[in-house]
Amino acid sequence: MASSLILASASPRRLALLARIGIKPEFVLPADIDETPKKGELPLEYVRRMATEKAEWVASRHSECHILAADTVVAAGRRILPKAEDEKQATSYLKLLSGRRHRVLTAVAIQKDDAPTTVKVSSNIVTFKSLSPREIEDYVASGEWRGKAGGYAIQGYAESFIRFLAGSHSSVMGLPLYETRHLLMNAGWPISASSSFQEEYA
Ligand SMILES: Cc1cn([C@H]2C[C@H](O)[C@@H](COP(=O)(O)OP(=O)(O)OP(=O)(O)O)O2)c(=O)[nH]c1=O
Repeated sequence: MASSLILASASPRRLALLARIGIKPEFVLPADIDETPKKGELPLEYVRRMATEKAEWVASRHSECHILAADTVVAAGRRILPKAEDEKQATSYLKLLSGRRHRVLTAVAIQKDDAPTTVKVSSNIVTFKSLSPREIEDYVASGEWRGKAGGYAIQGYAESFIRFLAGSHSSVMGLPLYETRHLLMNAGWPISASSSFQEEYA
């Protein structure tokens, strides 16, 4: 598997975001790690650790490849909001985020051969409008929150809840393209705008 790129992620969003910059990983191999936060672990420390562990989990099984991994959390103060597991949890996350400012942190990690894993964290500030109970109920019923950190997806209806965003759309969606491009380039992976052009962007 020499000179292959492995995306260590089960997230279809990450694959789609990579395609925007012309990158098609040869393999997609999600890592199977324990994602429980440590007691008192801050959101920033947590995403950094998660992205690193995902990359290293796959790297320990596939040497001689470039491995790319990421992790996204929504942080309400010091509180980490991972993926909502059910409607009740999605509802409580949305109540918490309603009318407030929160952070979305995405860490992206790259591992190559035996070199130390390189990680970059992208931090975004998002402010939601105040959500009425009816808006929350309607959104939860849509199911769009499933599999998304913090119980919402910027790439869907919930973008219309966002009054303010400081950061990058791709980072909130799960893979910061600015940081990812730099990490890949620094690791010697070829990237070019001409290999990414697609009619849909014209
Ligand atoms: C905030 C937000 C998150 N997300 C997604 C990105 C991630 O897929 C997910 C956060 O969970 P992660 O644990 O980062 O990723 P994952 O479990 O989906 O995939 P893997 O661990 O195998 O890489 O939330 C969106 O799609 N849109 C959003 O607006």
